Amino acid sequence: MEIEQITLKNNFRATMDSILDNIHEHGYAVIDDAFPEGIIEELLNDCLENQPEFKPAGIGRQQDSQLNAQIRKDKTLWLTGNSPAQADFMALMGELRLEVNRNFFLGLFDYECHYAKYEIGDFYLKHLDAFKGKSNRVFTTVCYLNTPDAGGELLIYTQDSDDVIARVAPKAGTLVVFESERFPHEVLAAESARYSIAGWFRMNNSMVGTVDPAS
Ligand SMILES: O=C(O)CCC(=O)C(=O)O
Ligand SMILES: [Fe+2]
Repeated sequence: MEIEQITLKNNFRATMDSILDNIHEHGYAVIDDAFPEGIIEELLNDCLENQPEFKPAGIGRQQDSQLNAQIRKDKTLWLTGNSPAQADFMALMGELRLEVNRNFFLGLFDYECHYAKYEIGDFYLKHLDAFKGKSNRVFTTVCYLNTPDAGGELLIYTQDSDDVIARVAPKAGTLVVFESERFPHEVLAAESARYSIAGWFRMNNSMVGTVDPAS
């Protein structure tokens, strides 16, 4: 491995430890300044450069894109890892995937992620990213690339009630991770452009179960 890659991953160590602790205790984690220096700026530039390619969310991956447009208004672009910024980000998430597997005895095999852009008024109504037994998404990650002045908060709800357990004002460099089947969440209407990367760690359907902490 190149020195740069090792340094990058070492600088992510504290973030990974904090994610593991918080997932273990609460099932979710909200970490400020989660990434090594410079990466978020590079990702935002990469995201802005690729804006012409963004498509209304869900098209091509969801069955009913019309219904989809009523529940979410963001535009997205899947990351491929074909720019240095994307490759760095995916390398860090790959490392996190291995750590989560080691700690919770899981077989997460993949990480997929997309850029998301919420323009003024765009939102994503309360939803779950995965349904028990129906999806192979186990953990959701959201990484914010800019800091809007107001609006676009992420609300995370308790499993069985309408109580908000976390209200996250998007901030460049903040990383949110939560169990995809467990936490309904929503994005309030953006009041200025809001850029992020939403991603999912996945497991084979046959293996999907509850998280089994190491201790
Ligand atoms: O951007 C966020 O804060 C959450 C996005 C989300 O819930 C999703 O893309 O499924
Ligand atoms: Fe979501």
